[in-house]
Amino acid sequence: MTIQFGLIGGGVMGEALLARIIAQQVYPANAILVSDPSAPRRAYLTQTYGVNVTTDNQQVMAATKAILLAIKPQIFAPVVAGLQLDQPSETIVMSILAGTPLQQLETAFSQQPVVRVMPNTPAQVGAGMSAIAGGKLATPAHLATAKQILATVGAVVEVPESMLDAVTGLSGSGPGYVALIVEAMADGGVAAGLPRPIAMQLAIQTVLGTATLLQETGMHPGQLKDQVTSPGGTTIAGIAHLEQQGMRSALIEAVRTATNRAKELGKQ
Ligand SMILES: NC(=O)C1=CN([C@@H]2O[C@H](COP(=O)(O)OP(=O)(O)OC[C@H]3O[C@@H](n4cnc5c(N)ncnc54)[C@H](OP(=O)(O)O)[C@@H]3O)[C@@H](O)[C@H]2O)C=CC1
Ligand SMILES: O=C(O)[C@@H]1CCC=N1
Repeated sequence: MTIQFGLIGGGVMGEALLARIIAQQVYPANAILVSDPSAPRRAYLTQTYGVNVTTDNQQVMAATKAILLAIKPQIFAPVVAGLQLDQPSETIVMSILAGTPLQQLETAFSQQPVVRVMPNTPAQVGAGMSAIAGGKLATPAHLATAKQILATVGAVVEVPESMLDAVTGLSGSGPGYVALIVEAMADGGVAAGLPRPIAMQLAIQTVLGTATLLQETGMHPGQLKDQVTSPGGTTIAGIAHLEQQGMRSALIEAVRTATNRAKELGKQ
């Protein structure tokens, strides 16, 4: 069968997209070619999803609809060297590399429409958040195809490319921050005497429920906080401690620092 969709780098994020593209029948498994240097990884991907596998990135460039670049940004230059097509092609190149700017992508894939994307790990369960920015050759139709692919793993928003490093610092890296918060809240529960499994269930469901409440009602987080804080009660005592410890500014600086790191990665 003709290869329609190609994946270069079958790691965590590549697999997340692959799994849902197949499950949602955007492209059939036998029309997908994945390239990865690891033999066990290739065996796992082909056995789990029924996709074609290779070690040759050049083969993936023959895909007719879209190619997803999902390698680490640190190896961008050596991996894309030699992948340039010698004539114009309508096959979209979607890159999820943190920091790597459209300008570098468009130099490497000058014959093709390029879309820079920043997804996040909840993509694995279809609850991801992706932001996209199209390059010079990306038409509204190309962007629509990219959105259709990314919609399989969650919500999609289009932004100017200048915002993508900040997106990386916020929603790209954000699952790491939230995981840390969940783990620390569960640790607090254990410190206060709860069994670990119950503490973990409470922490996860509290984060999930709070996010769902904010999303479904459109309520401002400050209003939700006010609803929870009874005068002289427990929540304001906890919040006073968080404020004293600088949790708010720690999170603000985490997003800023991660954004700056994305910019550094793009300069390599
Ligand atoms: N993880 C995340 O939360 C997010 C990651 N990203 C971006 O996604 C990209 C991938 O990240 P992630 O999936 O976490 O990383 P992984 O390391 O899990 O995946 C990268 C994959 O690429 C493979 N690879 C290495 N060299 C080559 C090569 N020459 N040709 C083809 N494949 C190769 C790796 O194999 P091997 O391991 O054997 O080297 C690995 O399987 C990064 O650019 C990152 O910035 C974006 C948003 C979120
Ligand atoms: O940590 C990283 O560099 C990648 C990009 C966003 C999330 N993970």
